[in-house]
Amino acid sequence: MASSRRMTIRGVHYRIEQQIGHGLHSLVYGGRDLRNGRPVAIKIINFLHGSYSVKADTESRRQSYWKELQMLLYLQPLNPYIIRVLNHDHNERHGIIVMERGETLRDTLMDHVLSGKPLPPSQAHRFWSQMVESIYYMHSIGIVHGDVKPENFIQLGADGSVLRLIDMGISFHLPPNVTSRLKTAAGTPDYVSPEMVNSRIGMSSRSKTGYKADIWALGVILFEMAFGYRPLQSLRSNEAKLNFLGKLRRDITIPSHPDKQLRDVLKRCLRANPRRRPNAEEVFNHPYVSGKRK
Ligand SMILES: Nc1ncnc2c1ncn2[C@@H]1O[C@H](COP(=O)(O)OP(=O)(O)OP(=O)(O)O)[C@@H](O)[C@H]1O
Repeated sequence: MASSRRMTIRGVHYRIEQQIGHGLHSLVYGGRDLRNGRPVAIKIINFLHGSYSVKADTESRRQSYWKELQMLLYLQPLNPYIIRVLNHDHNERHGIIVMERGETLRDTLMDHVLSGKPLPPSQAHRFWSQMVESIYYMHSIGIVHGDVKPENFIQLGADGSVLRLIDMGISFHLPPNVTSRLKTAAGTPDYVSPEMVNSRIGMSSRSKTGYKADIWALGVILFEMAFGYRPLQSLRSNEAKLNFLGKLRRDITIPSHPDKQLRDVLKRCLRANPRRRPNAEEVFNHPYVSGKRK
């Protein structure tokens, strides 16, 4: 299937440029479609060996590849915010998904978070409205994303203002509680909701609570864009953050902000009690999102 720096997938030739990311069980390369020079991301899931710390057997890696691919293909016509799948293939050793390539929103936010600078309000609004709509689409067909964070949004378009979701939150079979997953994964608990920390069912749960956990994560992202830091950023270790979230009974304080609608939607999304948080439709129809749509 592959020769050095070139790869042919179902008859289409690609040039491989560099590794642009990795997941717990995958490597992602930046490449070009040699027919038209179009930039692509090529995600390769190794069925035989895990490159990273979490152990999963070959069968569960293979199943996860199929689940992810099927979910992506299923969502293509239903949700315009899902990353477009351009090609895919598999053999005994690997599963491959070729997608549109962009920059992760994390890279853009990083500059701001490092210097404690908020994103320009119009940019924050443009990004967040798309995120809300993408999650609204998912929830309205009964799917919880389960891992909403800036790393999972890719910026496309000439000015990077168009967002796509890349990771459907479909994970390998991991230990069944969130704390163990967070200890094994390289991730941060900054976007994890209080109820997920207390839950025995884990972050990939499709249970009712999962919907409101997606809303909490959207709230954390808006907070980060609006203030230039994350709500739990001052707590240094993952353990401290999990501890704080696990004991959270009162709503966290939202700093003052000149945009009243933004502060209001933030307060609602970051309510400690998931039952008091709005659902995706209510967030989509909140004046902060819908007002600027009219
Ligand atoms: N379409 C894309 N364009 C640009 N970068 C991408 C793209 N898809 C993935 N990446 C990069 O590769 C990384 C890993 O991709 P992805 O999250 O899909 O892998 P994963 O194996 O599902 O991860 P996890 O172990 O968190 O479930 C992303 O965080 C991102 O940096």
